[in-house]
Amino acid sequence: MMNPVIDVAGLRCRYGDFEAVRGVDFEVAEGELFALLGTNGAGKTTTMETLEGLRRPTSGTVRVLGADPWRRRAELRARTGVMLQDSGFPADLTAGEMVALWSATSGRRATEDVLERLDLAHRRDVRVKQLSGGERRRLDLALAVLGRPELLFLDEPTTGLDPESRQRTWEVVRGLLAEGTTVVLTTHYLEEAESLAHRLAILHEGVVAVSGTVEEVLAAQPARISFDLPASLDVDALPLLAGDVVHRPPGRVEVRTAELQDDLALLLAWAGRAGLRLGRIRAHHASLEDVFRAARTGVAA
Ligand SMILES: Nc1ncnc2c1ncn2[C@@H]1O[C@H](COP(=O)(O)OP(=O)(O)OP(=O)(O)O)[C@@H](O)[C@H]1O
Repeated sequence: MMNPVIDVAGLRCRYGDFEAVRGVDFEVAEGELFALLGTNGAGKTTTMETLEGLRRPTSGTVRVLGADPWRRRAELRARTGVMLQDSGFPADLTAGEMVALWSATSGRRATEDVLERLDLAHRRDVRVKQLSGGERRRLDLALAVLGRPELLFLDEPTTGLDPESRQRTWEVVRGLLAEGTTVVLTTHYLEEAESLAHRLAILHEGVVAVSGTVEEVLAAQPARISFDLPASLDVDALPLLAGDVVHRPPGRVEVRTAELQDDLALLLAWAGRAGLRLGRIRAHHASLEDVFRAARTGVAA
């Protein structure tokens, strides 16, 4: 990758005797959204904190916008926006006062009304403690995007949000990507990563278990066809398929295949010729959920 915005090589982070991050490598290109996924305790936050300059790696190298984030934190702060999992705002300030305070201290001057952008303009004079949980998350995001940073770190930006607020957050993130912002996202919502990310890495117990573009990681997992086998038939009666056939008694059949279209066509033609109805038939490509499960178990899910 030419001039990555983020370059992580051999990153290791230790808490006392416990090594939480055990040799992680990845790069993030300019203008892309990179999702860092993994189960609880996989090492996502620890990795994010080293990128944000909040934690010094035990070993390995981390470059953010060409600089060492631990040594150059002040300088990078003016160019990066951070939305932490828990921001801990002063509860007595209003949303508008928070924006003013942040403009003064972050080194990033407001170039637009961020409260307007995050649909919070009508809440400008409301104290932080009186905002709803979802509004507080939006205020977090407003402060992170203040002054249009080149790079944005979003640590679980939509946790606890209702579906509508989540959608609105996604629209804001898509808008920022369209303007050329580079984004690093952690999330437990796999559909969020699937819908927003260009590339991703799944961490498992401190190492990268899977990485690549969303298309690549999805294509590496088999697609599935499932249906109810008519009671009069045995699985041996099925036509020869490219995929593996798994019988789930009493009468459910699952086919895991790299040739979804061909196997589906064979099955439908066979059923058509025999005059059979395949009940509750479903055919779908692998989801990020399948990839995630495979990454955790180390085998195809
Ligand atoms: N300050 C600390 N001292 C000791 N161990 C820690 C500390 N912070 C994190 N850990 C441990 O390091 C591992 C990685 O934690 P980390 O918070 O990076 O994981 P995560 O992937 O962000 O998890 P989550 O999804 O729950 O936020 C965990 O086992 C955690 O218990």
